[in-house]
Amino acid sequence: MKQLTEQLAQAVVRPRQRNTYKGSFGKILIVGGNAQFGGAAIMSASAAVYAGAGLVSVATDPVNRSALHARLPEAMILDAASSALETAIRQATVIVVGPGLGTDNAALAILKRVFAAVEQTQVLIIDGSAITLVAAHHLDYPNAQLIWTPHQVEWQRLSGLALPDQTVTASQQAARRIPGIVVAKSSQTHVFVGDDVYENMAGGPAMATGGSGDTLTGIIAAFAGQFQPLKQAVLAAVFVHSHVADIVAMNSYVALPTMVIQELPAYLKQLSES
Ligand SMILES: NC(=O)C1=CN([C@@H]2O[C@H](COP(=O)(O)OP(=O)(O)OC[C@H]3O[C@@H](n4cnc5c(N)ncnc54)[C@H](O)[C@@H]3O)[C@@H](O)[C@H]2O)[C@@H](O)CC1
Ligand SMILES: Nc1ncnc2c1ncn2[C@@H]1O[C@H](COP(=O)(O)OP(=O)(O)O)[C@@H](O)[C@H]1O
Ligand SMILES: [Mg+2]
Repeated sequence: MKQLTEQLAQAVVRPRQRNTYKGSFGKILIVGGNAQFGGAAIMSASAAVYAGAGLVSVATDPVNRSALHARLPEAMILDAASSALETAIRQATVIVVGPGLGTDNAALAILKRVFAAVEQTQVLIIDGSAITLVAAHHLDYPNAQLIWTPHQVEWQRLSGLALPDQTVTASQQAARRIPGIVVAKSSQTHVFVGDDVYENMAGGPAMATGGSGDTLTGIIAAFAGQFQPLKQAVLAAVFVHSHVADIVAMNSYVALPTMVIQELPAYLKQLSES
């Protein structure tokens, strides 16, 4: 088993080239945020913007429009239930589906449309409600560059492994049956990628607050849009998320997602120049 380290993240997050523009750093689409969980989509989108994504759009329930624009004017918005969803998917390089999506029939319909429209070359991060829906409805895995970000209960639903049975060996075997990269989140997150297992020692209980995982999806999306290869981008994102939370936690009892997001640009600057 390998460890996620700051050196690994340093090798990924490099200074920006001069001859670039917003299209050079990824077009991210976040699909999530129903009427109840709009905050999840806003945190995911905010994390993507603050982690350097070139362009970020959010396909969500229109009830979230004012809140999203007020919190994050950098992001664009569309109605996830409208036909604009397919157009936005076509234009994206990286798609996140699931944060705050919910698990009702409307959410299932949106998820199926995402799975039908996504293309093999695109990166698709499947999180939260989307993982629960895939497991509950036995959906076929879409043909794309997949990244799964289950917490332990979502991993139980997806892998069939009860929490006490989620040993590294058992989870690795289960992850082998699922295409793509599996980020199995917990107080000690493991990333399963091919035959390799990476352990994340960064992070701590200050992160145990709603929205921490939503924030991770945005950082992974931003890194996938900016850095290659995909595997290194995901590993660096997982480390950076937890390490920035550790920095916040030095002076704060809780590492609120919005605090972690706020700290991202300064830490990435430091990382890129070290
Ligand atoms: N502000 C917001 O809008 C937020 C929206 N959220 C969204 O809410 C939806 C449901 O998310 P939930 O995570 O509640 O999922 P679930 O509805 O799958 O709930 C998981 C349940 O398992 C329990 N549990 C036990 N051990 C756990 C562990 N190790 N890790 C996580 N849960 C554990 C939790 O307390 C919870 O009751 C997702 O779409 C998510 O993105 C959450 O991220 C919270 C914040
Ligand atoms: N005690 C802890 N130690 C380290 N990391 C934690 C701890 N509790 C939560 N986390 C991290 O916080 C995130 C929680 O994700 P998740 O449960 O999906 O949150 P949400 O859905 O509310 O956004 C994961 O990245 C997890 O590793
Ligand atoms: Mg979550």
